[in-house]
Amino acid sequence: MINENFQEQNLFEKSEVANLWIEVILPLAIPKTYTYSVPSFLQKKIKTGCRAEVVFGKNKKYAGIIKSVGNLKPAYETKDILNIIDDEPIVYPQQLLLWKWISDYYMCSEGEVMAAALPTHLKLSSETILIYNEEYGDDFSQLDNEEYLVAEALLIKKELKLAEVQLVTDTIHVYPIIKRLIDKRVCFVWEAFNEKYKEKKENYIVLNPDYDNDEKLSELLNNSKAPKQMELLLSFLHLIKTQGEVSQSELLKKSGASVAQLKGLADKNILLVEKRSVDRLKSLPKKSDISFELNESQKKALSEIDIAFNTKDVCLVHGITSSGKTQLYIKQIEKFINEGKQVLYLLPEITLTAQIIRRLQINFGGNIGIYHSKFNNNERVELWNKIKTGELKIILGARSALFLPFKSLGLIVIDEEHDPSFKQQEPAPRYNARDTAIFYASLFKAKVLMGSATPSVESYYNALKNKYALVNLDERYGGIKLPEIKIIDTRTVAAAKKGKVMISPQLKAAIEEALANDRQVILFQNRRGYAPFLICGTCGFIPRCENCDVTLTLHKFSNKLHCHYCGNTYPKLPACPACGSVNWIEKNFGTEKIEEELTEDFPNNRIARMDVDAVKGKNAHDTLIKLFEQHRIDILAGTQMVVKGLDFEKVSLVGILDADGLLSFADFRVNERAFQLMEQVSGRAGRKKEQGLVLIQASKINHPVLLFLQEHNYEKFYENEIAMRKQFFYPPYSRLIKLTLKHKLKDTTHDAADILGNSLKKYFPGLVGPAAPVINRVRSMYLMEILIKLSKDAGHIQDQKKVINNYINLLKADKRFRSVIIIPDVDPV
Ligand SMILES: Nc1ncnc2c1ncn2[C@@H]1O[C@H](COP(=O)(O)OP(=O)(O)OP(=O)(O)O)[C@@H](O)[C@H]1O
Ligand SMILES: [Zn+2]
Repeated sequence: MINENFQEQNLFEKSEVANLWIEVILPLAIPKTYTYSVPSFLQKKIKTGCRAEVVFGKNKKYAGIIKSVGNLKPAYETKDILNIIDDEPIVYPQQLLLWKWISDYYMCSEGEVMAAALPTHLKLSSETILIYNEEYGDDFSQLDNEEYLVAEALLIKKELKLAEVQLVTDTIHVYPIIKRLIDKRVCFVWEAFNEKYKEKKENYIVLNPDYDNDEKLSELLNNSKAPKQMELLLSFLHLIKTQGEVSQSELLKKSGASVAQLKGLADKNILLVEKRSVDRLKSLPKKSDISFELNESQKKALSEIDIAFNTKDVCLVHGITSSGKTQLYIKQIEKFINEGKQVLYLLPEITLTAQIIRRLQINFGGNIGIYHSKFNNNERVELWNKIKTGELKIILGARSALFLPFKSLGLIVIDEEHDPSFKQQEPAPRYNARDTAIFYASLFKAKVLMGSATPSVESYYNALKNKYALVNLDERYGGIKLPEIKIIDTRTVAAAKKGKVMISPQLKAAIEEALANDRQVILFQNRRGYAPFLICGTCGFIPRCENCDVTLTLHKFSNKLHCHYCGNTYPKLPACPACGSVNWIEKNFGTEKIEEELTEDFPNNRIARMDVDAVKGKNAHDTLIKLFEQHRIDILAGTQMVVKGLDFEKVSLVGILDADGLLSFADFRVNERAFQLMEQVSGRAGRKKEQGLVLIQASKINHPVLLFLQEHNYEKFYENEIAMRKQFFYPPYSRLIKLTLKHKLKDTTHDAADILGNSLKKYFPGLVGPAAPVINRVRSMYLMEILIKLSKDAGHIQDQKKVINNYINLLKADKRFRSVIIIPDVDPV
């Protein structure tokens, strides 16, 4: 410590004489970092990882991150920084290394990574809008003079651009003032994409910590003269144990107690009532309770993981559905926590996984934090800081949680590692959180534990090649057999019924039987809306989007035609605009139509639909899951959303309505995706008590994927798939870089793609394209694609990316192509 300080001192003393320059990352899509000089009065405050206030361009200001500090005078003129915003770095050196790695690997700028990585509150620019926090009130006695001036202006105007704040104070160094005001919660930064900030409060009940031990509790329960209150207390204890948290309304409803009885317990200070914002991080007690036991095969798997971690950094758990992978992760996490390490638990889509959150909260209580794009800014910064100090031990989050400044990361768990939503599509950085996690972990010498019932072909390949350790768990918890899978040949049904089969008689009978046995049913169809397209029965006209090259989907709830690519809606056409006849034929079916037919066929049952249209609100998805869990819904029909890692007790039947649709995508991963989706959704059936049944409706009944599914044979699927990948030189045998070109004019797009394609072909003979993708126009932009397959052992991957970038720059130097958007996507999924 002393030594370090001494060196720092030295550097600064010298720099009083010479000068000091810093390299700054700005949260912009500019290809490089910028160097600024540091005026002497700021030199003592310079630390990498702190934010500096700088002018960029003519007069725009930004808070940039200091990437490095140096004494060498650059050859060009530099501007002075205006100020240093932070006393302590807001990111650690590991973050800066991570940003750099992502920017190199995924061909984007460090600024783009920074923009994705930092919570909005930590990003400031002249364009930033500050919103006054009404909850702060107007007592400004805690503010200094400068803060007061800004706060008062905000109180009056309610919102101000940072550039306007500048006018209020006479100092040019306004960013540090803003930082203090945000820290003091006088204002917050507006985030355009978030719903307007409105805090919803609810009463939550917690046990007074004084009673949080068995002795005290039993003394209380045995000696109380208020039996009704004690009943209520018992209900509470039961709920808190099973759910991890209890709201007042829920407690009263479930216990049947009155408000007065609850008040009685509160007056005696046994239960405490807390007003909590519903969206806030749950303030659960920081207490872990991992009292469950693993069964024999889980124990074996756990010790295999331990052994694997002695020699390997990454371990893949291939465990069939409902084998208890989550329980295994929990035990593994516990070990790392006990060693004082932090753990990151990555999930594909956090909004879809309220169930997992609840399960982990039961075990880890308040030791677990949830990083969620839907939480408001204050909470995200709060969490950011708690991770940075090491106060929070476990973080559960989707891919962006990777950007949190961990202090002592020991383990990253990647649940459902095969899931394509680990890859960010739009905007840059187009990173795959699974692969990035492996790099990030290496910076801490941390371990990575990834698991799936249907591992990605890449990960399984790496495991078989001994790059990762492989641990198998091939038995369902409780010894239940995997569901039986039967294929229903829709061709025979169609011949009898005419038209596309939605719910075949066989499926209908199976649903009836399941319902008669007091069981629940899940139906899966990968299309939302009512009818995916309409066709005029007289002339064949098909309504299409004006901006995109796609057919429009009819939605009943809006009674409109929707484009699923740009979101545009159109009124339903009464007559065909081409021939004038009124003879629309609805082609194919989406979840809305299924729901409608189910309601007709099963009028006495409770039916719900789960797709993005049905679960728009913040908690709608969670509510639906809870209702289904409590068996207040009998049949759940939905899209992919019903697939993701859900654990229900009473589902005995799963129906996959249109396997052909899944098996006919024009993509080399089509079989992998189809197998994963169908095996995963099948896995929701028969998880507790008895074996389940899965019915798959298909016309290509001999498709190999269906045969592998029937045997639940991942290995066979993999062997078949890997042979094809090898033959056609696809990943994992090659590495792909996809270049997408976009422009409003078709000719410009095509010409640009031809020129770029021709020049790249010299370097990359295996190049595919340029070609128009299946959907070749989206949001009024024409699209062309070039696919580059790189050999993995080439070893010069960074050089090859440079070649690609050079040619892109060369093309953009031509005036005609300046406005063509070119998007490199490394390892596209
Ligand atoms: N050791 C255990 N003790 C108690 N319950 C367990 C244990 N192992 C698994 N379970 C229960 O079995 C069910 C299935 O486990 P879990 O959801 O962890 O499986 P999974 O392997 O993650 O499945 P999927 O891949 O389908 O998500 C859960 O309800 C879980 O609580
Ligand atoms: Zn459109």
